[in-house]
Amino acid sequence: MMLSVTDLAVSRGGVPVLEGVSFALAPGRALVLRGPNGSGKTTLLRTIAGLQPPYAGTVEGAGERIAYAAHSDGLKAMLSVTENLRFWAQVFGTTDISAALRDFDLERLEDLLAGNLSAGQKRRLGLARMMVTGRPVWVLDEPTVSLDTASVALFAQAVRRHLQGGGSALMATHIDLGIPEAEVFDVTPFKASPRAALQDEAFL
Ligand SMILES: Nc1ncnc2c1ncn2[C@@H]1O[C@H](COP(=O)(O)OP(=O)(O)OP(=O)(O)O)[C@@H](O)[C@H]1O
Repeated sequence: MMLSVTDLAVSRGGVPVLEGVSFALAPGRALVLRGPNGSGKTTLLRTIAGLQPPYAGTVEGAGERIAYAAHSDGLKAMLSVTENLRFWAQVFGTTDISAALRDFDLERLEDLLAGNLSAGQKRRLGLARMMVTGRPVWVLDEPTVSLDTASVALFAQAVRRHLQGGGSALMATHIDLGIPEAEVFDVTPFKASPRAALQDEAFL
């Protein structure tokens, strides 16, 4: 199993947001998180990516195997497209950025400063970084924000190639990505009950 989440509870500001979440992600599989605004998808992804501790339960197989892309693109504005990707390749100990440039249609933009890219182009560059990490588990929060239809299709293709290569992907998104092999996980039934929070407070 690539990633396995067992009876996980996640919190924001010490308050549980979701509880009792369990799922497993096998190599070659994708899981799409669904749920209304504020339901806790981002909190769940951040916890799985190790950016915050679980409130309860366990996450196995994550850590160094995860490449995480958050809402913000986190690009270096004063570096070019190529320099941004090279920088990330260096951080993750890889070298090849050509596939990432090609698959996200960034070749024409290679020498532009990241700060001068349009919102959708920045997003493509942010997602292209996933490819240069060489990491098997992609965790993506709203990956398609700012992307036009053609770019969503490029992204979906890149994810499918990643799956075909034995990788896996966990994504929160409100739109249909056009990835037929993706399974859907609705977080709505796992909303933490307010009572659980009150009970826990008695032990603080
Ligand atoms: N300090 C806090 N205390 C309690 N609740 C908080 C605190 N900070 C944030 N929250 C709540 O935690 C919930 C989880 O938010 P999260 O960003 O994980 O949702 P989401 O499903 O990703 O939403 P969206 O679809 O809008 O991106 C929200 O309802 C938010 O209002």
